Amino acid sequence: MTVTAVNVLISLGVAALAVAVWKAIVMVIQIATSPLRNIPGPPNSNWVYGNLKEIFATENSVLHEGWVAKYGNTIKYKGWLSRNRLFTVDTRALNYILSHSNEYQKPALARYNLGEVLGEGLLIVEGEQHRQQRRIMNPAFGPAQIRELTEIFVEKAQKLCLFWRNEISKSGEPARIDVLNGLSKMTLDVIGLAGFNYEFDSLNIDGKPNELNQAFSVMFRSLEGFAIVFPLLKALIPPLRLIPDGRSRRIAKARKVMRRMGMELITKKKAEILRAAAGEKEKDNLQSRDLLTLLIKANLATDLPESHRLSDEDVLAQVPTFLVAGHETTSNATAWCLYALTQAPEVQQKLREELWSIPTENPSMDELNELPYLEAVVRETMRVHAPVPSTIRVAMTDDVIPLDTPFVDVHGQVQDSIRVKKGDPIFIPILVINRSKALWGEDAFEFKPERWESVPDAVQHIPGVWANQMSFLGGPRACIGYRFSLIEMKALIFALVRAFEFELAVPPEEIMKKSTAVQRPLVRSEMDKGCQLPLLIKPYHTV
Ligand code: HEM
Repeated sequence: MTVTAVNVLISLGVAALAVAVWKAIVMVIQIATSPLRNIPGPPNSNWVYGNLKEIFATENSVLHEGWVAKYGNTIKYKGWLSRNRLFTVDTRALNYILSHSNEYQKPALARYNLGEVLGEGLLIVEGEQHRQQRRIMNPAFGPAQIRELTEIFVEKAQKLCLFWRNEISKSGEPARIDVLNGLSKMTLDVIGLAGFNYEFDSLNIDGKPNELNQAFSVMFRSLEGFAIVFPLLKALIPPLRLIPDGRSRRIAKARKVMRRMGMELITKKKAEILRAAAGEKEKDNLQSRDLLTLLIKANLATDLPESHRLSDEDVLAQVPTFLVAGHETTSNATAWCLYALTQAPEVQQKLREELWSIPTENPSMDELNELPYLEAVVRETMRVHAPVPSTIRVAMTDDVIPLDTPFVDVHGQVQDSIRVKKGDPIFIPILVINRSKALWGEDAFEFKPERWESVPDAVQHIPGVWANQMSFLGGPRACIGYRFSLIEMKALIFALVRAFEFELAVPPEEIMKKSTAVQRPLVRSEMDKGCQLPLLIKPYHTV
């Protein structure tokens, strides 16, 4: 090693140490002075992990629900390095936090981790950059655009039916099939085509994974590996980011492939759009309907002020953003729907009868939306099995959060609002609110599509962009893709429940939920196989 390299390493080490000491001091001051310390909550379990280890070990937010029962609606618990975290189920407070998205942003740590993989896409940018991106992207996700994409959803749902029929023909009926695998392939194919007119073709029975598919697999896996110590240290202590490790090398390689192909797509689309604008007629095929084309078109609009335009870099960052945000969320949601239907055979049959009541295999968006029981089943699945069970925010300034229900602090004083200090983390309890007995009634934990015939008044106060629930969140950072995913799910359930009968292939107590960012199914006695949902599937024969 040369003297220069040694010097560089020493400087890096000193810088890293200085940042680590500085961060530690800031954190100790934060813990000692944050008003959150006066809020009641469970005892700390571990100095390093706080209460996080027990949270990760619990399914379905049961631990959080127990805390609410014991300590009340507004509590604090401990996060990394025993830092206080606010947790409230007060709907007025949650509404306030979500609607003040500038004052309550995503934590820098989560943004760094996601940003390393995705670039500056809509999921991670904040402030003016977010408003600018969202303004350009909103129209591409509107009802009229989703109507156009329904054909892709239906076609790919039918392809999944073929894929499973092929497996049944090989192993006999009923066949044991991991439905998560096929659903994940289907939603990847859909987001490829509907997102940017790219054919992953992962549902092709003989197909090999293509180059972009492989690059994305690396990216998805690296997002899951966040708990590994060195990447975590790198996220916390910026000078360490200069030291490459296996994960960052893999990500850099995958990003290179994605960048090259993404830029090719963008350049091609820009040229198509400009040619069309110059009067050369483009064929009206699916190419012009995908989200990326719509986004580029909106971005090239002549009446758009220059300051509102996105750079090519920003447009490029939306490609992996759509994939990460829209692929596994929808496939897991649909897997949980099939699981719920296996546990309620009468609901499965009633749904199947409704789906067979319309005389077409290729329903339009409006036809799908006109099926009331399908709507109720989708709502109930999203409520009970919210694929994203929680998220997190950080207070960007000192603030006072209004409350519906006052709480009693650790000094016995009644408080009718929550004081927070800049830097305080806040847990956003999506699943806890979706399953709250106080809001939904005593049967809140049960899967009952019929409840949607008349919901309690209390749920009107839940701050959600859709169906009185928080599954797609609410406020300016609510999921931009919720209409997309709901019609995709409906198209899937329509095709699958008409074509097959589903039963769980293992006893129900074997199925557990693994919660990383997305809640996925696992089989307790087959953890080595990773996430899966094995169902027994046989073709449904109409009489
Ligand atoms: C069942 C399926 C889905 C669920 C449960 C879901 C849920 C969510 C949630 C909870 C958020 C907020 C995350 C946070 O701020 O912490 C979000 C944001 C987002 N979702 Fe979805 N999503 C789904 C499908 C989709 C699809 C299909 C797309 C795109 C095609 C998509 C694109 C996005 C984007 C871009 C954001 C960031 C929005 C912003 O910050 O302005 N999602 N989603």
